[in-house]
Amino acid sequence: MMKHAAMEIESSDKGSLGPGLSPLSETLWREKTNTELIGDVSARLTWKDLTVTVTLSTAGETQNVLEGLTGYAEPGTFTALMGPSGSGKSTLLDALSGRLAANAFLSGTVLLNGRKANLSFGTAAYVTQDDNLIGTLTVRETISYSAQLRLPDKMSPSDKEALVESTIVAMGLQDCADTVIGNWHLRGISGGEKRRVSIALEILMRPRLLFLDEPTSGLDSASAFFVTQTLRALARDGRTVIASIHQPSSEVFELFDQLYLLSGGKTVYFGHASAAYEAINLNSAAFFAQAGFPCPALRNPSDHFLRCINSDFDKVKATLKGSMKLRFEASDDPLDKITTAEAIRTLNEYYRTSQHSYAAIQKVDDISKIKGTVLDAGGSQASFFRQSYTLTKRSLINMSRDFGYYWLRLVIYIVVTICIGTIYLNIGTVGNKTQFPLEKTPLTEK
Ligand SMILES: Nc1ncnc2c1ncn2[C@@H]1O[C@H](COP(=O)(O)OP(=O)(O)OP(=O)(O)O)[C@@H](O)[C@H]1O
Repeated sequence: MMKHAAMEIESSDKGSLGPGLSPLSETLWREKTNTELIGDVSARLTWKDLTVTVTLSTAGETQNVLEGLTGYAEPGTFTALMGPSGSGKSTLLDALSGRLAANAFLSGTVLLNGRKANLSFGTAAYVTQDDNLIGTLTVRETISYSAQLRLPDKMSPSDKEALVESTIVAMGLQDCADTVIGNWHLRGISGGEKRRVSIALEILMRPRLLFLDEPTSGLDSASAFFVTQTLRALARDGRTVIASIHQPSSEVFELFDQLYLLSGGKTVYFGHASAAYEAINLNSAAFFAQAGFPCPALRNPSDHFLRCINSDFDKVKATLKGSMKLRFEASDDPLDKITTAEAIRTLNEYYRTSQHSYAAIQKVDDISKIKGTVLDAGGSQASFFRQSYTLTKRSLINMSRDFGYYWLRLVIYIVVTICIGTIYLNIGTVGNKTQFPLEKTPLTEK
């Protein structure tokens, strides 16, 4: 079984359906598409002049959350969306993955493999910030039940098992595969491992495009590095990976291929992550240095970018100035001479006319011309009976293992039953016994 799993990892990129598909994934897609050869299934995503407007009240007040964004994500690359809180990272992910709220309206063009596509389950996977996992199940059981619920009935049990094992290996979860996830009374796997289980559940269906909202939030630096490294490995396997990341360490930042930097819903920078702070060849210069905000030698690049574009720093400075807690000393830092709002305006303007912006527009036009296959798994492929059986089994196992859910409830029900049952204990069979208190009332005595 493990041999089969390892084979899948090793043989990726050699599948006959196109680059990045292993024999097992191929079986999965062939079941769905029922075609002999469906060509290149890599996901090339482009967005042009993307604007998202939200309606704020019933009076029809509107606000632009994103304004005129243009960019692309290619197979084999890991694109990081960065920006201060409220800059529009999650909204951009939602807009690209077709999950915008009902009060949000999108204008502009989003193309997948050169076509307007409804990005549904299977084509693209979306990993949210929260890990919705069942605490009493082990990692292997969690992934296995998910496989039973979603994979086609026609797929043999050994193939399903191999797919589960290969997913465990791909996410580096072998060491904790038989450990429970954990809950309030059950010590389980770590936060980083939980995040990797959530990603494992999404890559089970072998999506070609993976969106992740803050996959490293709440993790310590080592766990964040491990999760990001795993995402990079998934990208290197031919997938297109786009993730919003809040405040990466310098080690994590080095793992990004492309960086999309947002502030107030506008693009501050889009291009090679390293080109933002260093010259990547003799003909180029670091973007931030050219724009007048060079990254100091000992500063983490991502901290520097966020320092430049987070307008909350203006409020902090004003508050500290007002309370006389800040002594301003002479410094060479250009950010001390202007407000962050001015720095953001300068960077927005500089990016708009930079070679990075022109290169991105050119690349979007080039990529949009490549017409690839859009794979659409269209939801679970398991039959109704298979799903019912799996859900019932999973629920029974969860109840029997969950002390709070099952055993504590059972004890409470028994206690309540005894309490209600003993109200009538030894009451006898004489009817007037129940009228005893009435006999003692003054009215009755008269
Ligand atoms: N559907 C909506 N209705 C009203 N306002 C919205 C909606 N979606 C987003 N916004 C607003 O748009 C702005 C950007 O939100 P978004 O969640 O995309 O930011 P973010 O960069 O992901 O922030 P964080 O890092 O804190 O998650 C916020 O001010 C938010 O309140």
